[in-house]
Amino acid sequence: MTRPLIEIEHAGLIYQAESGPVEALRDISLTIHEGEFVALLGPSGCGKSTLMRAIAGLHNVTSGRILVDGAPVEKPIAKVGMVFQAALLLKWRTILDNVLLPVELAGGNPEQYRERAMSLLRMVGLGDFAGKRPRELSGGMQQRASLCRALIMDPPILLMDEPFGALDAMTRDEMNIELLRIWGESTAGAARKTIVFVTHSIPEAVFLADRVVVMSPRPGRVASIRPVDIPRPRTAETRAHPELGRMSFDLYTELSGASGNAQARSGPHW
Ligand SMILES: Nc1ncnc2c1ncn2[C@@H]1O[C@H](COP(=O)(O)OP(=O)(O)OP(=O)(O)O)[C@@H](O)[C@H]1O
Repeated sequence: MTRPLIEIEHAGLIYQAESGPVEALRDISLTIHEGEFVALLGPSGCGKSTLMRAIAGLHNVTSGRILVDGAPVEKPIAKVGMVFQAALLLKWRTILDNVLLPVELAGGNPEQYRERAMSLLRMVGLGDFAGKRPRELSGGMQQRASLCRALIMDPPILLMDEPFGALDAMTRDEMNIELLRIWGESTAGAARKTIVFVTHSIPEAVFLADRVVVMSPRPGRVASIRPVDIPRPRTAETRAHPELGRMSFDLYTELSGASGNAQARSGPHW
């Protein structure tokens, strides 16, 4: 096993909302190793996004602590790239300039990253779209561009919060395979990226991850951690792997039990 990269130790987080305190996370302990792909599953509102933001340093935990690469997270850290459900591209900028935005925000020189941005865009099949505006791209293409934007500074950690939730099923399946390919390719020369991936789709979690972490309803705690015993590389054929169905069913049973409602529409689904 490689070294621990993200260490969450008894982390709790209470928001101070106008209506009073909201306990979002309670006593979360989880160690994520370098190069690992971890999926977070849990009912709506259980604190998945909160945990991601806490890892990134966008919110401070109110008890316990989170370490990234051995250092306590106390403010936004540069080691992460984030991808959200909405691509959040700036509509007045070209795709290339959107991908280069993090360089500008970090005070770097975009010119020095132009070649890297182009090669990332080519890697996700958008080489010919660098000069287009976001509105000229489909939802899946925009999400690919936002992935390039997250990768531009070559962060060792990718935090992905329901990144493919808004896409149609076929595009989403393609993006899963694309993501695994990019993750696999990031091994070349450097350590493989560490990915934390929030999803509401149980099969997507199982298809992608080395381990699936199930969170309980709010306040979010770790309910279970399940290693995924499906060989890599995972491809379109993996969707027919019996372990994918078996494990998805087990997780569905666990999650529908936890939410107390097998038909809960807001929770994880097939
Ligand atoms: N800034 C905030 N102030 C107060 N409460 C908040 C804030 N952000 C989130 N919450 C509350 O914290 C809880 C966890 O929210 P969070 O968005 O982390 O859940 P989630 O598991 O990501 O949900 P979903 O799956 O629906 O996206 C929810 O009850 C939410 O209402």
